[in-house]
Amino acid sequence: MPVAVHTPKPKVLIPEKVSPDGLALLQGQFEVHEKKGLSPEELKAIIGDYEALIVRSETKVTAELLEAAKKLKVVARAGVGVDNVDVASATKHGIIVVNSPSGNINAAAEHTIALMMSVARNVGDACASIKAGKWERSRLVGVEAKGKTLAIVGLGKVGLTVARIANGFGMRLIAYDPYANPNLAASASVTLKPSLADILKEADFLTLHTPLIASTRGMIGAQELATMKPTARILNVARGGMIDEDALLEALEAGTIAGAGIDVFTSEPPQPDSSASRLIAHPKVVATPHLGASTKEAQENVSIDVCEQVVSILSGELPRSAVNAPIILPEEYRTLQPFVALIEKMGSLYTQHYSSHFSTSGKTAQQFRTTFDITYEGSLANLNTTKPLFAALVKGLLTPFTSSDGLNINLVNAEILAKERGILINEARSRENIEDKPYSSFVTLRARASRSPSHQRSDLSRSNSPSAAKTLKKPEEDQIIQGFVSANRPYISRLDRFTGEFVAKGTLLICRNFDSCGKIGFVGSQLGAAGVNIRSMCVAPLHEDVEEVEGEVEGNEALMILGVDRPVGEDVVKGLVKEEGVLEVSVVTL
Ligand SMILES: NC(=O)C1=CN([C@@H]2O[C@H](COP(=O)(O)OP(=O)(O)OC[C@H]3O[C@@H](n4cnc5c(N)ncnc54)[C@H](O)[C@@H]3O)[C@@H](O)[C@H]2O)C=CC1
Ligand SMILES: O=C(O)C(=O)COP(=O)(O)O
Repeated sequence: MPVAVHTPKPKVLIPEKVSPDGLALLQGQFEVHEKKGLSPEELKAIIGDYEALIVRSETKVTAELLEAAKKLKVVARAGVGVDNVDVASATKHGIIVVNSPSGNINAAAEHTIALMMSVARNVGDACASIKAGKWERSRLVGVEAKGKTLAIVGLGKVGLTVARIANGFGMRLIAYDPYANPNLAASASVTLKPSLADILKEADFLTLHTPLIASTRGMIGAQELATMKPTARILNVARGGMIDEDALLEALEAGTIAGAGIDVFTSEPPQPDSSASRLIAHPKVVATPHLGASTKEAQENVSIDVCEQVVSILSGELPRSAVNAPIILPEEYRTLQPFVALIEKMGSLYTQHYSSHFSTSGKTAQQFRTTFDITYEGSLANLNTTKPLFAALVKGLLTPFTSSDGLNINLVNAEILAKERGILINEARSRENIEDKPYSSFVTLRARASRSPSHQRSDLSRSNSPSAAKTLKKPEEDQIIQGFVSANRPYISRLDRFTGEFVAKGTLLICRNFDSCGKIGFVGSQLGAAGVNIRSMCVAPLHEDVEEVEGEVEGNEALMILGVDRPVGEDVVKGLVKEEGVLEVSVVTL
C-alpha cells in the first residue's frame, strides 16, 4: 500500500508588527510565526528553520543572520527603505529581497506635511504648554506655509507627493535630485536646481526624501546648516543618519536654524543622553517615533504587497518588486511567467535526459556540456529583459545536480553561479515570422558539441543552412531541445533529432526505439507488469531536417515519450532496453 508522504509547509517568520491583512494570504499554505521582541541572538538561533522573513525597519537583517538562514528564500521588507537589510549578502546567498515601493508613500508624505505644519505653528510646544495649564498665545506665534519656499532633497515618490500637496498650500517648490525626471518635476511645479547648495540657501522649509545610501549619509552637517537662513525649518521623514544630529542641535541652540520636525533617528529608539534624545527634548523640535508609514491604510497596503510577493516566491514564481533583481514591468511579467516555467523545465530535461540513460550497453552518463545557445523566437524576441529566462535556464540545468546540497538558484544569483561553474550561455533573439506555427513564441536550447577541428562541420551556431543540419551525426552533434507555451502549459516540441509535442510535466519515460511495429505494445506491457500506469503518450519521429542516412540506424528511429504516474525503477528500465528495438531509455521528472 502506498505510504502518504507528509511534506512540511514552508515557514514564514515575522518578528515585527505587520498588518494581518497580508498575513491572511499566507495562512493555510505556510506556517506563519509572529514572534515579536526577539534579540539578534534569538533571531539568529531560529532563522535556519524559515523559508521567508518579513520585517519592517526594526529588524537588522545582517550578513551574520543571513549566513545562518540556510533555508531562507526571501526577505520581505513591509515598507520602502531596505537600509536595515544587507542586500549584498542576501544576493550572494541567492536570497531575494523584496519591498513595497509605493504602499506607504502617501502616508510618509502626509506625515511630512503634518510635521511641517506642526513646526510652522509650534503645535508640539503649544500642546505641551496648554496641557501644563498655561495659556501662552504671544510666545507661540507661528509662520504660514503660503508663499514660502519648500526645498526638497530627493524628488522621488515621497518627494513628489509632498510637492503636490505643498503646491496646494501656495508654496514655491525647488528641488535637488540629480536623477529626477524633469517632466514629473515640471508637472508638480517644482524647479530643479543643479546642486544641494543652491536649494539650501533659498529654503524656508527643507525636507529630505532620499534613501540612506553612501552619498546621502551625513549630507546635512554643520557646513550645510551654516548656509541656510536662520528662519529656516528642517524636516526629516526619510532616515536618521542623513542629518548630523549634533550639528542640528547646535544650530537650534544657537538660533541659526528656527526649528525641526523629525521622524527618524540615527539609532532607533535613540539612546538616552544621545544627541538624538536631546534633539527630541528641544522645544523647537517636533519629534515622532518613526511614524511616517504608520497609518492603517499604509500598513494594509505594504502588508498585502509583500505577502503576495512571498507567496509568489515560495511558489517558484517571480516577485514584482525585487530589490536585488532586475525590475520587470507588469505586462512583461505576465508574458514571461509561463516561459520562465518552460525554460526551467527545458534546462532540467536537458540535464536529466542527457546526463544519464540506459542503453543496451548498460547505464551511460554523458559529459555535461557547458556551452549553450538559447534562442527566443516570435513575440518573445521583443521583450526588454530576458534575465528571468536566463536565470530559469541556469536553475533548470543545475538543479538536478544541486538540489541535494541545497543550492538556491534564482534570478538573483543565477549569473554568478553559471560563471562559477563555467557555464556559458549565449542568448539570441530571432524575429523571424512564425505565423505558420500554432503558437506565438518558441524557444530553442542548443548544447554545443565540443569542438575539435574534425567536428567543426557540425557546429550549427556557425551555420544555419539546412545542408549544415543534414551533416548532424553522432557523436559530435549538437543537442537540441525546443519548446513553446500553449494555454499557459509548457510543451516540448523537439528533442534532439525528433519532433513531437508533449507536456513538460511529471515523470516521463523517454525511449529511443526502432520505428517499427510492436514497440508501443511491448513497452506498455512491461510497464503494466510493473504496476506503472501510463497517463500520456507521444511518438516523435525524426525531425524533417535530419536526413535518413543509408546504413545508419538513426534514419529508422523514433522517440516514444510516456507520461507515467510514478517513478520507474532501474530494474524496469533495464528490462525495456534488453528487448531488441528499444535502444535507449531515460527517466526524467519535470
Ligand atoms: N519615515 C518613514 O516611515 C518612511 C520613510 N521613507 C524613506 O523615504 C525614502 C524615499 O522614499 P521614496 O520616495 O519612495 O524613494 P524613491 O526611490 O522613489 O526616491 C528617492 C529619490 O532620491 C533621489 N536621490 C538619491 N540619491 C540622492 C542624492 N545623493 N541627492 C539627491 N537626491 C538623491 C533619487 O534620485 C530618487 O528620486 C526611502 O528610502 C525611505 O528611507 C519611506 C517611507 C516611510
Ligand atoms: O518604509 C519605510 O522606509 C519606512 O521607513 C517605514 O518603516 P516602518 O515599516 O514603519 O518601520
